[in-house]
Amino acid sequence: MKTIVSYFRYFKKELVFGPLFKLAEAIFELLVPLVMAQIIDIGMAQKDLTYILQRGGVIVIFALVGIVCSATCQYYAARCSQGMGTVLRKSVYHKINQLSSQQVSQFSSSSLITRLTNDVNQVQQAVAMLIRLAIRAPFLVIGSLTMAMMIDRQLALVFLAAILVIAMVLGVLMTCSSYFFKAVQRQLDRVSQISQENLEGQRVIRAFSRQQLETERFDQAAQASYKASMRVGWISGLFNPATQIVINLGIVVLLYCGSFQINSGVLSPGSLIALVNYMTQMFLALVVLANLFVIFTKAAASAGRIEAVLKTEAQIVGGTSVCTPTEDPLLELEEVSFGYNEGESAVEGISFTIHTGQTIGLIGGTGCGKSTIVQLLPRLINPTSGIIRFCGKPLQVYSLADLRKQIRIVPQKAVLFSGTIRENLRWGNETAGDEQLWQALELAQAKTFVEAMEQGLDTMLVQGGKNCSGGQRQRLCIARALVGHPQLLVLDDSTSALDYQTDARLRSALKTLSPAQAVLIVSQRIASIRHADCILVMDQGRLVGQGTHEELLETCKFYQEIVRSQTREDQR
Ligand SMILES: Nc1ncnc2c1ncn2[C@@H]1O[C@H](COP(=O)(O)OP(=O)(O)OP(=O)(O)O)[C@@H](O)[C@H]1O
Repeated sequence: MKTIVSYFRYFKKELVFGPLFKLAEAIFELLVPLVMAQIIDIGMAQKDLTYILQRGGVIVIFALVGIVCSATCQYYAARCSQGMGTVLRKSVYHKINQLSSQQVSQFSSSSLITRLTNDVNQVQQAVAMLIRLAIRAPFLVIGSLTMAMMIDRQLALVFLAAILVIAMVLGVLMTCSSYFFKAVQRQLDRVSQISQENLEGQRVIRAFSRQQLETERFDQAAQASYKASMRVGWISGLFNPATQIVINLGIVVLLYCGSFQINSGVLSPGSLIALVNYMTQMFLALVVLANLFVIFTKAAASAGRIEAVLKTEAQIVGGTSVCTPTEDPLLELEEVSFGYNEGESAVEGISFTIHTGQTIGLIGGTGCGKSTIVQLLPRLINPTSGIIRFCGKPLQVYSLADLRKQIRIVPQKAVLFSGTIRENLRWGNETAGDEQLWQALELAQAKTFVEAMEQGLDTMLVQGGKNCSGGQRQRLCIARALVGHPQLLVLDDSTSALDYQTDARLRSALKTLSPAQAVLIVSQRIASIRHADCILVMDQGRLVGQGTHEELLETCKFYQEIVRSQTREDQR
């Protein structure tokens, strides 16, 4: 909770003035029964209409001042809770963006969405309640008890007994419900995970006619979430009737004992009515307090989940240097290994060098570690051992932004964002003019189809660029990477949806890049990499061959096998 509580420092004014105004309102509320007792005992007993009207006027003034105080408190509560929600959301979002893909997978993206939305909302609601009621409710309970003691000490014992019994009931219910609140949040994560999978995989679900099964899967998760919420609801719901029974019993005892006091002349009828009023006020305050406990228990569970994200140390932290061209090789990998899970390695002992002006091919069977190597280059993940140098220096010395600007990867899955084509392309370089964008599109073999679009660069892409074909999306992604003129362009199987001719034209276009640049083409197709200056061959996480196409045909059995299998396929 420490981290979240520290965010209160931004809202000191709201946290002081909000409760103060609510306290003022509560003080006026506590004074009303006293004035009522005076109206009964003096005004009505002496049939003094002027006195009754005067005291009535005082009650109206108390009410008006109370309304103003309450509205002011509401204003501060809204400012603080909404502000807190915004600051928390920003911080969590910022932190998520610093986490490595491995850390994001550990939380799961659906759980992170629930933490950003539902969990922050719970905390936000608790903050509003903290300002509005957390001081007012206990104050009213203590105030009612004090006022009752001032009127009649013996009868005040009934108040004390009611408070003790209610506190015990509250303690038991709170202990039970805090466990179940955590279960509710976990079930919510599951529901959002299934929803996310369903929305992203709509086409696949339809193609495999799994709508019915997926609906059932969702229903099961929703049902589990419903049951968990109901369990919590039952426990929380028990509190109000339990409090009501205790308080009503208290009022009965109060009236019973009070009647003896009135008969013996120790207590006036007005004072007994004031005591009943205080008992009712205390009851309402206790109900509020109980609801507050429910809200705070929920919020504590949510706050814990938010803190878990905020406290996660980013695995990948950049340096401060910028990449400047040197005489050294552009990229050097020395005995690099990486494992997603402890004790396992996805790639092992990888060493190779890329010089400026070169086109390097990387080929290997599925799951052999190609994409892992690609992710290591712009530091989306860190090697478990070995060293990677860019322009002669270890990657760690460079600022992440600059490193990723100089090593642009085009991932396997073509990801575009809602917005115009121009906006998407400018991710590569925010200041790029239209001329630069068209040049990049031309190189990426995307110029013709963008020109054919009625709006050209202003064409709107929907979420994920789903209004373009797979091949068009891939070419737009390549153009986006080219816009910033990176020193190293990495295409991770990102031409798989292109036909052979377009793929060939793209490769020839990439040969025209500046001699200060280099290209790493990762592919499963021999045709895509056979003309590269050097081809790296991978098998089961290891580099098993390195050389030109002709050299590898002579020296690398695994490469020969790939060539043979693809030639057979082409002939079929
Ligand atoms: N996020 C991950 N968590 C755990 N293991 C992973 C993860 N990503 C990949 N792996 C494992 O690491 C190994 C290498 O995967 P990688 O994606 O690098 O292979 P690849 O050669 O790019 O495969 P493909 O050509 O099929 O894309 C595989 O055994 C894979 O199961």
